[in-house]
Amino acid sequence: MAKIVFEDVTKTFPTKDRKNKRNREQFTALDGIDLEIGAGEFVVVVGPSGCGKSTLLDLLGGLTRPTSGRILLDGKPVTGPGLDRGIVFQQYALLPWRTALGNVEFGLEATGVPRRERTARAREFLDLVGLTGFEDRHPHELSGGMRQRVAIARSLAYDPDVLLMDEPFAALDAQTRESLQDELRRIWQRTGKTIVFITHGIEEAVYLGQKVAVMTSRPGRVKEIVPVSFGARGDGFLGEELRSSPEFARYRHEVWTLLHDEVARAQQLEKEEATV
Ligand SMILES: Nc1ncnc2c1ncn2[C@@H]1O[C@H](COP(=O)(O)OP(=O)(O)OP(=O)(O)O)[C@@H](O)[C@H]1O
Repeated sequence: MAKIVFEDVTKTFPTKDRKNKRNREQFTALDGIDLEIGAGEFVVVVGPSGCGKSTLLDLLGGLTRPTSGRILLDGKPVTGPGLDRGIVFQQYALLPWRTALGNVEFGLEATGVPRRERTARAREFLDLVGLTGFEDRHPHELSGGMRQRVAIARSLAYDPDVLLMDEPFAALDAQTRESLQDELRRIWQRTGKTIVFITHGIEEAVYLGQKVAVMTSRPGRVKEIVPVSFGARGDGFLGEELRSSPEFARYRHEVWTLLHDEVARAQQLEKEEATV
């Protein structure tokens, strides 16, 4: 049984028509999404701006409900947020008055883990993301990359089966982004979490994803799923060696080609709307 199933999921939002509140039209953000994600899979979603990527993740996180269709997690419909899913956003959403350790512990407070165990677990996960020695720093004393590491540690600490990541590295400089990509791959390999990751970056998608789901421009649909595999050298094959390989370039080109038409279509739609 697949871990996550989107069954013909549509999401519409009422459009804002201030003059005539009765005559509100519906705006379709996602239209008939069918998607299956296996346990332990790393799936990256790419698509033009505004195609509904964040909406898809919010639905899976239970932060919003589908207008029609169903989302199943381990065969059961998602009806709201839960500790079985950890969410990491682009902005770190850390508590500024708590230390790195305190922020990771905060994620555990809702789970009923006893205090002493919370501290030990928080230390363990800060270590997993390479932040040993930084436990007592407050967010303002940490770099952007470190803050995002704390956010990842916080989400992992309560041991969710599924990690949902919405452009988590978008605000970071290129080098920090690449080192966090390496760490995330390592964490995924070590923990076996199911990861759904959203990005605008084609290279990031190919580097991280076992599958890259390319979405169409509005309304968002799944256009194609590209399975990514780097063959026998597989998991140990990381960093620059992987990024500069011919296989990597091939996948990059394949995803770029799929996206290219969609981005052009999205830009055309924007132009048409601007002239109305
Ligand atoms: N709560 C809401 N009310 C009305 N419209 C919304 C709401 N949330 C999202 N939308 C619209 O739905 C569409 C999809 O938004 P979403 O944020 O999911 O896209 P996205 O692919 O994540 O975009 P980006 O890549 O720019 O972050 C957009 O046109 C957005 O304006």
